[in-house]
Amino acid sequence: MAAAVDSDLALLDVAGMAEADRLTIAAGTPGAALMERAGRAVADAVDRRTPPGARILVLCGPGNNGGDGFVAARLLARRGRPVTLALAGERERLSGDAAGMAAAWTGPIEPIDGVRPADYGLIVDALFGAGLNRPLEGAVAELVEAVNAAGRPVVAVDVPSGLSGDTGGSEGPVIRATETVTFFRLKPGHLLMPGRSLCGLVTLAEIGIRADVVFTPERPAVLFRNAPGLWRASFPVLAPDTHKYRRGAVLVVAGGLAGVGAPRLSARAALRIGAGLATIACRPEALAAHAARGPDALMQRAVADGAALERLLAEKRLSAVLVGPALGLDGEAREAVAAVLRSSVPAVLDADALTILAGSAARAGRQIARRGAPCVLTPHEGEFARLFGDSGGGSKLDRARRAAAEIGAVVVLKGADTVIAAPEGRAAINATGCPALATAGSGDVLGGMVAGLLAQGMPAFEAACAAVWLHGRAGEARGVGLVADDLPEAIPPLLRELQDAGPEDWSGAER
Ligand SMILES: NC(=O)C1=CN([C@@H]2O[C@H](COP(=O)(O)OP(=O)(O)OC[C@H]3O[C@@H](n4cnc5c(N)ncnc54)[C@H](O)[C@@H]3O)[C@@H](O)[C@H]2O)[C@H](O)CC1
Ligand SMILES: [K+]
Repeated sequence: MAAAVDSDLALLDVAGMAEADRLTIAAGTPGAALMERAGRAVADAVDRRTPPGARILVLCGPGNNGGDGFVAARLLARRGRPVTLALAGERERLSGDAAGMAAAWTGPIEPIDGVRPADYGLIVDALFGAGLNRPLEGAVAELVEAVNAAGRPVVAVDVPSGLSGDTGGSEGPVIRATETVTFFRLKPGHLLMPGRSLCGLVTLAEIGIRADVVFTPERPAVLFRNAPGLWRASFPVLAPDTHKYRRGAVLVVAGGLAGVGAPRLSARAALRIGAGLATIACRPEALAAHAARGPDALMQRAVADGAALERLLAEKRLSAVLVGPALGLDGEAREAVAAVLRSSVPAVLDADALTILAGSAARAGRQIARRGAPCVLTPHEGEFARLFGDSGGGSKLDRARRAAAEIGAVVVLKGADTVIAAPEGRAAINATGCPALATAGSGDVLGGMVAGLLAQGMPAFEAACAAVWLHGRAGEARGVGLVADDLPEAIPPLLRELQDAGPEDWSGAER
């Protein structure tokens, strides 16, 4: 599927947002008009959540984030709301559109020293946004702490002050918002942790930024929020005349007796997401244990040595292979990973396979480049660090994208904010799921889901995004107390929900 030029799922980082501003203004929209609409969106959000008569405190910073705050304060006051505006910095230091908006504010401007957030019913945080360039300190840091301690609803403008819109992290005090009103497109910091938690409800407002000018065939969107609209077009749909082989055959390369459950979880997940066949290739001594777990649709084959595995991998009908869950780390396990990397079957490398490759990402990248078939790696942070080190640091998004480019494969860097990164640069941040997914076997299920979608012909990046999104939704469906064994069975209802959703429901299905 060609990368979308634009999509309402696109994300823009701070620099991309500034460029969007600049391009829109250059195309003829005054910056003041953008600020007026931004401030209006903030005022509307405040109106929606503030009881009549409640006093509103608007905290404005020294830049355009503050400018948005001045607009919101003016509109709220005009709507009869009791508004107090406090400014961090001197009014004379304001410049550009923010100075214009401050001039249009006819009420008093309080200094931030001495303002008491607890005296108000709701606080608007218009201190800092995209221009944050160092940790908050001094009076403004104390003010942020006082706002958080007041326990009042907070509506943050663009991003909670103190939070990086690019990384979702903060190095100093940071506002905990009830709602964050942002503009045109989400930023990575709205979805990456802890930013997603600190933003509260994120409301996206159109303010007149020109998507047609910002995204072009030469400069398509590359960062996305993960949702069905991103991969719907290539999601497998059952053809009337299908048969089990057409639905794809998955091979799960397993280990010995020490790990029978994990590969079975993966294989069941592959079947539940639609693969027609799932076979477990295990060591001879584990065959009886696998057979004893049946009868179910899983097949098992004893793989006594590398040659036997090579033969399985060479079978024409095989359409995807998963190697890693409870594989083990001994010589035979290493040989199994090498055999998979030598094969030209779409592959998922997870768990022990990633540990086996630790420290040799470059060599693995060369082997992957020779495969001529898609490859997806599904590390958690520990496996990622062993394989890629800190991969140049920066945000989770930066690290995953660099790793994907380095190894030439799709990298799924798992967590509460899983990032899916493709080698050519596209990346998506996932926001489905729940803490209950942090349970033994959960990753084995995800690996099987990715393999199951690869087996049905989905391109690697879209397959990984779809599997991650569905895995999260399956976790939400099962909720607290779930065990990994519950997850494969939670997939079919989600598939039916996706199939029943019309195309229009898919564009921005927000999760
Ligand atoms: N297209 C859009 O998204 C629009 C965004 N708007 C708003 O503009 C801000 C970005 O404004 P900017 O002036 O670039 O920066 P800030 O207002 O976030 O910061 C002001 C200023 O503060 C200084 N600064 C940075 N960090 C610190 C710190 N830790 N302590 C003290 N001072 C600091 C720095 O000099 C900054 O320049 C965006 O968030 C939106 O709210 C437009 O209004 C509408 C279009
Ligand atoms: K803010």
